[in-house]
Amino acid sequence: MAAYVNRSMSMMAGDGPHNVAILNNGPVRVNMANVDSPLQIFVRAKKKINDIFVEIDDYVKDAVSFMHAVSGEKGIATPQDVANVEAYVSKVQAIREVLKRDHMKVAFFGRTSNGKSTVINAMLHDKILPSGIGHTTNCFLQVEGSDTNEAFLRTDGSEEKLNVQSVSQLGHALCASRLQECSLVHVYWPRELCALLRDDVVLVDSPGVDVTPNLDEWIDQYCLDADVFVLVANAESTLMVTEKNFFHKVSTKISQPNIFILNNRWDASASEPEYLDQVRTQHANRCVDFLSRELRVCSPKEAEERIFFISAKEALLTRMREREKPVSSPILADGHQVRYFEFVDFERKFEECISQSAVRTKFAQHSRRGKNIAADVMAALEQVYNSATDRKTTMVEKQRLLHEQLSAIEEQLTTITRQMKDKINRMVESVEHKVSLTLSQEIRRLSALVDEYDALFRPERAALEQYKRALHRHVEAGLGSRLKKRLSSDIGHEMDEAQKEMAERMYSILPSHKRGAAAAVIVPHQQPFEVLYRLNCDNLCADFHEDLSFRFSYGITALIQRFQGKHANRIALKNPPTYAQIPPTISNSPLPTMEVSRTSSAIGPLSAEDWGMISRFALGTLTSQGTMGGLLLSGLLLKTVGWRVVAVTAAVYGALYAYERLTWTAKAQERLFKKQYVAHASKKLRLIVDLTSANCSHQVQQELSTMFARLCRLVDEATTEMDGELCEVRDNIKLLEDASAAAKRLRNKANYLAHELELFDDSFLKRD
Ligand SMILES: Nc1nc2c(ncn2[C@@H]2O[C@H](COP(=O)(O)OP(=O)(O)OP(=O)(O)O)[C@@H](O)[C@H]2O)c(=O)[nH]1
Repeated sequence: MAAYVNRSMSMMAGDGPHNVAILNNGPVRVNMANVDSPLQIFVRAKKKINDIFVEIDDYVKDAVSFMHAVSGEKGIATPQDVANVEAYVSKVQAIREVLKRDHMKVAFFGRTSNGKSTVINAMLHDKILPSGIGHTTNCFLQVEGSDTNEAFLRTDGSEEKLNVQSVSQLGHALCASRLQECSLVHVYWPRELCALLRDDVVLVDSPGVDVTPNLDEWIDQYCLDADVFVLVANAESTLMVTEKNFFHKVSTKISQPNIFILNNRWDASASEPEYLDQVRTQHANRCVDFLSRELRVCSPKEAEERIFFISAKEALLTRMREREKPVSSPILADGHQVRYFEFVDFERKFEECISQSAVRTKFAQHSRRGKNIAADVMAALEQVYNSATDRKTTMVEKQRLLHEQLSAIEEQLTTITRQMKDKINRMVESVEHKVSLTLSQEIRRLSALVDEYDALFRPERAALEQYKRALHRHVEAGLGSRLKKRLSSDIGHEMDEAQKEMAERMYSILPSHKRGAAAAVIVPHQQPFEVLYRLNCDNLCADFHEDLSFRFSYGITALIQRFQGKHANRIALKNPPTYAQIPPTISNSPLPTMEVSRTSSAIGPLSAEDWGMISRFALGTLTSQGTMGGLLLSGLLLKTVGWRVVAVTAAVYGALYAYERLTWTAKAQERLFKKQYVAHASKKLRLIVDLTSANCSHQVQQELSTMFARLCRLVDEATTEMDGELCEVRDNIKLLEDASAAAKRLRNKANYLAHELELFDDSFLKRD
């Protein structure tokens, strides 16, 4: 008892902000300005968790966008991963919808006429719900804040707005238009007119628990989500079994319900002051016993804090006066202020309790679900992050290998190119030497080749020209076939070997998967290598003019020439060689003209001009002084050896002449012709030895260089392809880096959200 009195007295003294507000007597908005209301805990918690869920919503949507971005062709996230994360969008949306509707709900129960509606009206500072003697409230009436700040009604399941005055008919048991007792009417009241409504408190009035047998149905329909139950008892009597039964049922369906007991109509005690304390103690003990021992919903000490002795009628009257509203019975009984302050004390305790309870029961599960969603999405992102990181590691390794391969190819290509260049140069020199040697040897056996030619020889000019042309073809064909036979297989073999080595060396530097393709591109030679050259005897021997006139072997000119030992120069006397007459044997000769000129001028120790001079001098000497000299010589011989010897010698000389003259047949002329031809052709062929060998070596060089160029092109194609691959790998790495960075960022945001929810728990759920 002393505790209750002290509590009331301290309230009277204006202890606490709530009191101050009421004593200041502001007409309507006194409580509205009370920012320290315990209800603000719920309001702040709701705002906070709502803000967190806005962030969670954005986060999940960002995660879905990200998952879409890294799925599909990129293949970092699977379609299943995307679907898993996507499912959270609707889940978060659903939680946000529930959050919007989350409120603090208090349900008032008690026997008929105990004053439930009057208590609610007093709490709302206005006479909103119907009240009166007898059975008044016929159905459940839920008072909640109106979002549009207008007052109206709505029956459950209907969208129609009804006039708020009609609550007197719909909810009144005595009206013909009343609803069924299990029906629910929503009464929307402007939030700005009441702090409770503004702070999301919903108050539910009920018919008396003594007028219906359907208590279970009531509980199932309207009580399961209630944060606080208020049992409005009649202080003029005592707690009844019907009331107790109802709360027994409640406590079986709801774990640890928050129950307040208001001993209403305490104003009646003013008329019997002598038993006031005893009655109060009796009621209080019974209530404490009921809550702590019977229902076991709280300890006896806690129960003491939840039992109040009030007069709802007086509280409503006081508040109506404050708002300058007309009241029916303006006279208040003694001690009304104490009872009023106890009512205010009840409101304070109720607000604390409902706020904490609603925060715990409603937001704890949201917070838990928020953490689960953040953790699940984070796990999905972690998976994507790991996948991106693993793939990046693989790609970086691939990039390293490609780099190494490219560098190795470049290095080896440089080495091989140098070696192949040396090899080609060596081969070119070798071929040049071989061709030169072989051609020289073949020139030496040219007379045999010419001798093999056995066409009919006739000294007439026309026949002789025809014979000469045919002999050209014979020499061309014979020399050509022999050179081909001797050179082609030999050089061809060397070429094949060189090309094979070249190909093998180049294949070895190609990546293994490119070798097959390279092998298909470079087909080995089907035909053996052939030295290509064209021997044109028509050009080569264009300046050949045979000399088939009869010459006695022992004639003076012949003897002089024999003495000089320069028989071969007889033709040269008539046709000294000129540089211009050296025909090109291969049209695309790589040798410069000067080279040829230099080669062709090196005929012998004396020049052609020198030889002409000497010959002319000798003949001149013999012909101009012949008569005189012959006479002198004849006289000298006759005197020295005698006329017999001279006669015999002359006879022999004449016989020799006659013999040679007689044997000067077509055959002899053919022999002479061939001899002159061989001498001329040999000399001309010798002039083109260097040119021909240079051409052949050039052919070899071209063949090998072309082959090498093709191989280089293959390597180049392979490296270009590898460069492209490298670029692709680099792009991939960049993409994977971006993906893993984004996954990491989102993953960190999940941590941030989980941390925010932890802070929320610390601030609102773990409060004592
Ligand atoms: N003297 C006195 N009368 C009260 C008090 N509270 C309510 N009454 C009156 O009791 C009667 C019934 O009040 P209601 O608020 O309608 O009671 P109720 O519990 O809602 O009744 P039902 O709606 O029928 O269940 C009304 O005439 C009120 O004026 C109070 O504290 N003191």
